[in-house]
Amino acid sequence: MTEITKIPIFVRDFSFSVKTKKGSKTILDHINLSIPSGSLVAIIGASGAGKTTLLNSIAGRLSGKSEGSILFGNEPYSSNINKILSYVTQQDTMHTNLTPRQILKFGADLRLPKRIKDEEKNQIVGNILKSLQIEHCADIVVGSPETGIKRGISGGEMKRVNIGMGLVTNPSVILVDEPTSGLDAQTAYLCTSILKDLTKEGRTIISTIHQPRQSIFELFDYLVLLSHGKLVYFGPINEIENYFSNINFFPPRNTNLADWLIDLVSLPEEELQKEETINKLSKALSIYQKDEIQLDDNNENDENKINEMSNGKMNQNEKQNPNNDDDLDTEDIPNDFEEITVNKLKSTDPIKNNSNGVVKGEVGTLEFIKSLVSHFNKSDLMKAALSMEIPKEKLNLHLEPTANPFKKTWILTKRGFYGVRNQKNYLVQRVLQPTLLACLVGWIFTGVSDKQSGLNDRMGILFFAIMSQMMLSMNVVLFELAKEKAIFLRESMDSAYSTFSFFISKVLIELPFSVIVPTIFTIIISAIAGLQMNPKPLFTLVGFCILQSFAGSGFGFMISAAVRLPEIALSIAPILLVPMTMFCGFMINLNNITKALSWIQYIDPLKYSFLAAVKNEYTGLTFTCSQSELVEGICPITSGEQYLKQKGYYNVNYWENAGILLAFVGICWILSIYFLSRTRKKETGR
Ligand SMILES: Nc1ncnc2c1ncn2[C@@H]1O[C@H](COP(=O)(O)OP(=O)(O)OP(=O)(O)O)[C@@H](O)[C@H]1O
Repeated sequence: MTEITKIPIFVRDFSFSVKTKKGSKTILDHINLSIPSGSLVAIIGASGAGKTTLLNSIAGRLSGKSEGSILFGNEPYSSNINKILSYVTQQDTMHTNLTPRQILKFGADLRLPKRIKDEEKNQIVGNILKSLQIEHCADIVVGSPETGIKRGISGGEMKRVNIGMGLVTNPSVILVDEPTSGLDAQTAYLCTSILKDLTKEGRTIISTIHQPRQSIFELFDYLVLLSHGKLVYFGPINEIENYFSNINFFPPRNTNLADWLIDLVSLPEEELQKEETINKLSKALSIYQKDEIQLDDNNENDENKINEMSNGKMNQNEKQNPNNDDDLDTEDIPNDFEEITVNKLKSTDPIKNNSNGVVKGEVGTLEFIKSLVSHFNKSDLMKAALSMEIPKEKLNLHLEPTANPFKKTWILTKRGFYGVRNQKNYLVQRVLQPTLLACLVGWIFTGVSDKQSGLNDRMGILFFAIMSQMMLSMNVVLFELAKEKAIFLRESMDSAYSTFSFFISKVLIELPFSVIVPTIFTIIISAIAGLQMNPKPLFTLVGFCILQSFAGSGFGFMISAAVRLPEIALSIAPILLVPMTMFCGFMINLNNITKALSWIQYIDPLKYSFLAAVKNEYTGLTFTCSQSELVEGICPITSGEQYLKQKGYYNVNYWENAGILLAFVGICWILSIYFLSRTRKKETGR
């Protein structure tokens, strides 16, 4: 493997905001960090402080308005930087039907340079398993009760597999979101000490962390303390006590430092609402007076203006044209704005606390946080961070090409087959379920009659056979694709493969089932029910059932790719299937459908396979009459052809119908790729 490129990270005056319904919300506010290579950095803060947003900003995973810069060495984020950077998500998104070794090996196959031989990849995977201390469970299927696979490894082991997935490319920078969440203290310590070990070779690791124990906290080299998107502290862990005691904040003895810090900089909900009100008022004031009024100025005029405005004394012109600021909705300003704001305007007198006047305001107020931030900005620690020199020379990233798209498609397909192979019950379920269904239905129709009374029964069996193929394949892919979308998006973040490779692999994994299941089903149902068993009609029917199975899976892929949530896909698909059954020619004769709706039959895939199956079955059959079925001594229908003509289905062309079905499948595939690419772009920007 190539050597680790040592990459320091510089965040300079970085702010990030998003548009909300009520205007713009600043999530990160002028953040400055200088992180030396080879260090382990903790980002802490209360919930909503902006930890994940900061991590995502460094990872280049945000879409919103940002200012300032984030540099890796002297380079901004780029697709090349993305290749030496690894992001370990909080959710353990992985193939739960694979073993940890298989997960890491396929990850290596997809991401490592193509020149690296299989043997070396196995060695790399072995080393990762060893360093993460999960060798003992390397060959046990991960499992997940939600998907019906028995849980094979523990939550802590799963977390380490998740970290391992980020290590296969030997990244120089690792960003980890909450590596210890949901773990017991010992496992959390183990995971963090593994991260610490990884920095020893020069990797830069930044991790958000939630309520770390003191022993875990001490493993970190640097701390980033955020409050409400603002930087309250950035510096070495061992400088924290010194810094805070210099401003008269002394952590109690034997206290958990991280908890103490978070408590110190937490803001109650009312304070946040107060800031929101002040922001709204600030906008309102800017309507009233073109020159922006500084809220922090203790200005009597401002106060009068606020009072005037609250009393509705806006001049007419301003009333007519209140939208100088697009985002402002004056109705949003609560009635008590006056009180809050006037108090704010008056509050320039620092409310002293135990900080001997260095830090203003009472703990738990915005003023206090702002004062802490402003104090930190003037501190020696910040000066030291800002004076850290940004290297002049370009990074030497050792980038090499990975496998080509065809190879990646094959790797993904192989990964899918390994997953199927690991799930014995899945295989049984996919083959056994349709087999039993075919036996049951065949049994109901046993020995279908060639009398007049049996004329329609064959139609019923054929409708059921075709419909089952559509349903069975559609339901499976709806569930499978929905399940795998999260993994697809995670791997898209790393640009591990293209959407096309991913989709084609899904089609290839489904291919054997789309052939084997309809074949077994059709042969069983034909044999038991007594449909034509000569090779030509039998295999023509099998052929159309296979095509219908492809149409069902194509349709399922398309729906699943188009909607965001699996639950929606699973509920939409059956609803769309109902009209398909109505327009296929079984429930109502196609010639009798009302004109306004008649066009639907032309886009209904069920129609093409059903009509072809009907023509195939009835052609060459002879029908007889029982005594009671004779009409004036004549048997009305004596041949299948006669029946087909009576129904208007005699002129069906097999090749034409097969061609239309294939076109339907092709359109579904193209739309699926389009929808997946759109989701990928939207969710990952890649
Ligand atoms: N795209 C967005 N649109 C609107 N608000 C957002 C967006 N992303 C983040 N936020 C808000 O920004 C704030 C910071 O979010 P972030 O997820 O970074 O917090 P956090 O510190 O990681 O919180 P937690 O510990 O709860 O995960 C939150 O109030 C969140 O609601």
